Amino acid sequence: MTPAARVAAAIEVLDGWLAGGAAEQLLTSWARSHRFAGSTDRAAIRDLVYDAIRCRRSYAALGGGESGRALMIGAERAAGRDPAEIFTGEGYAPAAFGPGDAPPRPDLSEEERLDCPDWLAPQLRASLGADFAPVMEALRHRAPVFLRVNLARIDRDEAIGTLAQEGITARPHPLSPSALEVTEGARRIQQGAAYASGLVELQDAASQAVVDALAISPGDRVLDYCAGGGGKSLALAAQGAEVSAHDIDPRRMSDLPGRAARAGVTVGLLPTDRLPGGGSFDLIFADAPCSGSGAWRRSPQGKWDLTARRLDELCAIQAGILDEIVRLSGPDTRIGYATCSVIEAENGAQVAAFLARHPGWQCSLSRSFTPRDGGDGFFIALLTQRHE
Ligand SMILES: C[S@@+](CC[C@H](N)C(=O)[O-])C[C@H]1O[C@@H](n2cnc3c(N)ncnc32)[C@H](O)[C@@H]1O
Repeated sequence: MTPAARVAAAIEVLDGWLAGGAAEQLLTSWARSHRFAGSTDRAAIRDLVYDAIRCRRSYAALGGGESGRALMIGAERAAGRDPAEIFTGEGYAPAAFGPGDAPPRPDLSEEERLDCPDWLAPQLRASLGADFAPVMEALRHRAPVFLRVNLARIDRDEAIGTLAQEGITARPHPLSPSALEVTEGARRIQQGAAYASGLVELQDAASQAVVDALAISPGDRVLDYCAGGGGKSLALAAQGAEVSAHDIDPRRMSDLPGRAARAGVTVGLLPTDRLPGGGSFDLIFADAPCSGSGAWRRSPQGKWDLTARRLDELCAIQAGILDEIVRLSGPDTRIGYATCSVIEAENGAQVAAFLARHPGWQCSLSRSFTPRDGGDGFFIALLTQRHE
């Protein structure tokens, strides 16, 4: 496919997305109905679509509206190109650029330039301070691909060598001793032997750093209270923890036994009605549901779906989870609270409110990561009990 034909395909998918469709499903059905498109074309169209979702606001402002066509005109202008070069109407290119298309608009607001929703900008500015613009800028771009080396099975240098034999180039990342950043061959990972045999897992580097911050000692009994797909359960188990995974929606954990078997670790699944109280755990970890604002590079739809009301709901859910966990704690249980958010209301403010409700507890560590550190935005706090 020509670059212009790929843009035409992206316009079609984006129109479906703007009409309320899910980007992933739209890309799959586009590929099914255009069998001539090879894997390189499909990957290129996918990149165009996801770039436009991440940069929806700036592209719409530059392209003059909220349609697939306007977004892709905006994308061309954002890249410093004249849209008339792609919008020619020749062959499979989009219809020729003409008077119906908006002229360039140079006067974008900072929020438009940074693809930041207006309603959230004051909170993000207050949360990020001087990092507001660089973090929002980082969230407009594709995330790097990171792997977690399964240190229970292989060391990091050996893993780099094994991946190299599969045509995958990776280098250590400073956020975690288990983290590798993939610099070439990322699309080969899931077909490769190192991944299939559980020597490496796909996991963001800051997500790995969050697990490191929990300072696991081998044999620690850990309840991963919001286990979801189990990315952090697996990382905890690889560090020698005895992990029990729980989620309010157990279907989310359905792949976890298979992933654990592949990694050569054991993770028990614990349904809500069998959660034991009375100090059965050394650590209860809550990777709480959140706005996902730290991961908007990977899941850009979340940036446009979030509303003030949903953020309030999420904060209430987070507080409720922390209170549920206290009830399951014994006198020596530690609590780990994490979000993949950069919004203070979900992070430091949530911890401060918890400490006000539970004066017997103290915060012994808290760390915030932003995409400026390389990985996704994350927050982690360790809560321990006062023993006076
Ligand atoms: C951020 S995701 C977890 C991601 C996961 N830890 C990982 O690393 O792959 C949050 C999870 O919390 C679960 N959840 C939401 N409310 C909950 C509650 N009240 N109790 C337990 N889990 C809850 C959701 O179903 C979701 O799977």
